[in-house]
Amino acid sequence: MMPFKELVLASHNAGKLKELQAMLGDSVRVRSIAEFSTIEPEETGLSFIENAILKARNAARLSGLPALADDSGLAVDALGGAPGIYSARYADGQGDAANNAKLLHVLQGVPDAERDAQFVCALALVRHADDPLPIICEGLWHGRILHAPRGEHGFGYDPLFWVPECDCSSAELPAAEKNQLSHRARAMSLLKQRLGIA
Ligand SMILES: O=c1nc[nH]c2c1ncn2[C@H]1C[C@H](O)[C@@H](COP(=O)(O)OP(=O)(O)OP(=O)(O)O)O1
Ligand SMILES: [Mg+2]
Repeated sequence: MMPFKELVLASHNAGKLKELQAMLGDSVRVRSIAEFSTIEPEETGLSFIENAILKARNAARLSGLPALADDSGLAVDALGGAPGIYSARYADGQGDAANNAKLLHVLQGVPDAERDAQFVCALALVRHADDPLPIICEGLWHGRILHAPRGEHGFGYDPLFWVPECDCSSAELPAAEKNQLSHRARAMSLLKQRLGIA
């Protein structure tokens, strides 16, 4: 049983929100942080976990509700794990298309065998803004960076992320399939186990 009836999702990313909502199903009533504020907190942490906690605390403070945050990104082996926690800001806040273009540019000439990458997701759940024991769950999804975008689904770096087990990019996967396999799906599955709603 979910330990509470209502929960605020701390994300301002529409793609992420849709996936998180689909994964939570009707286990809990989901509210959006947009109901309470349009100001995004500064992500000052040095890890996905710190940023997830920071976003969850901020949302709990603004809403007075338990809050779930997701901090995620793409870690490319050939780039020493970049863009990592800076994935959303990779092209200085110019958005997904610019981030993808920059990634393709910096990987120009890098052969397939050196284009391994993983999507990383950290979920943080706080029961209230000052919760001394946030629940943290992580998920990874291994893939490879393509040489050109493919597919129309998903968001962010999905068109550049080749998923070997599906033989397609993550933007070519229907939402329901991505939501079974992704870094976010793995983290959410662990969270549900922790909460006893699996
Ligand atoms: O499944 C994914 N498919 C494609 N791209 C993804 C995925 N998951 C994370 N990403 C990319 C998008 C963004 O460039 C960064 C997340 O940055 P991150 O700060 O966690 O989210 P955000 O600023 O978009 O929204 P918010 O902080 O309000 O939740 O990683
Ligand atoms: Mg963010």
